[in-house]
Amino acid sequence: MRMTETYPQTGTGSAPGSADVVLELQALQKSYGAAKILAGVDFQIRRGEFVCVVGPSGSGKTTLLKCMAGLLEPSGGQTVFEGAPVTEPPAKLAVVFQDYSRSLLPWMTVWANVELPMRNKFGKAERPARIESVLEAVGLAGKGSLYPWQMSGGMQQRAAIARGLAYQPDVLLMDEPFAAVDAQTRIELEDLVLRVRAEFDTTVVFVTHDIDEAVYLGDRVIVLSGAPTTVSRNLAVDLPAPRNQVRTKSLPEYARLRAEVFELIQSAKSHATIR
Ligand SMILES: Nc1ncnc2c1ncn2[C@@H]1O[C@H](COP(=O)(O)OP(=O)(O)OP(=O)(O)O)[C@@H](O)[C@H]1O
Repeated sequence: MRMTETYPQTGTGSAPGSADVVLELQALQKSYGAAKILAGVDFQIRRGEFVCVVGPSGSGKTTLLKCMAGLLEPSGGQTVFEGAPVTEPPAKLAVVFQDYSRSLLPWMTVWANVELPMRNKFGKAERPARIESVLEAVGLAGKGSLYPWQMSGGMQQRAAIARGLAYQPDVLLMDEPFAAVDAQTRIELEDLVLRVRAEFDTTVVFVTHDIDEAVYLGDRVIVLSGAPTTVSRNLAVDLPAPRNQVRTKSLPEYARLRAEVFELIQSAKSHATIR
């Protein structure tokens, strides 16, 4: 597994070295009518990074992710993905949403759901091995014939992650993917996503409102201010890899980072425009 790297501890700047920047937000803005939600968000994601974006409720995390994914047109600024401005969903970028019950097609088996987005990218002959390998990676080996409604919430979210991975995206965007599952499943899925990220060498941008989750998972945590939103801090997470739910969370550095993010979110809440 790759080791964590060190980035500037403060500021709204980006990771050093722009050669391997895969995704860049340049003064991204989004308003809904008169309500300015994103007021100029800037950051860069380097290839191979696991970056968590955290911010108070209503700060525009989902809005930000949709703009990054080309699902929503920004009001100003832009997202640049692999050197090109994003104007529609890029083919090499996959999204896993919180609401797995709506993202999986209920009339298709898990196998067919995973295969669906692969059709335009991989020939028929190479799909089965790839599907089997991602189902195994997410703990669903042998479950391909089940329908989503025959599975628990945690299993459905595993299937949604498998679908994102099978497509072999350069970047996987995840929007609060574990918010709807129970605490035990959430812990399992956090570790699963770290494992598959290492196995498939995927760049991950993970949006969450959960401070512990952000610090535990991320190589870097980007903390958003309250709306109108900018980046309030771009924090390196210098915790050893591989992460471990008990050992990592017992480290003084984990507690320090958690406290820092907590303070920033509290401060963002108190300064946010009440809507
Ligand atoms: N399509 C829309 N039209 C109008 N306002 C919207 C729309 N989508 C989101 N908003 C508003 O924009 C703000 C940011 O919403 P968004 O869902 O992006 O925030 P969030 O940080 O993901 O929130 P949460 O953590 O509560 O899920 C909220 O005030 C929301 O009501």
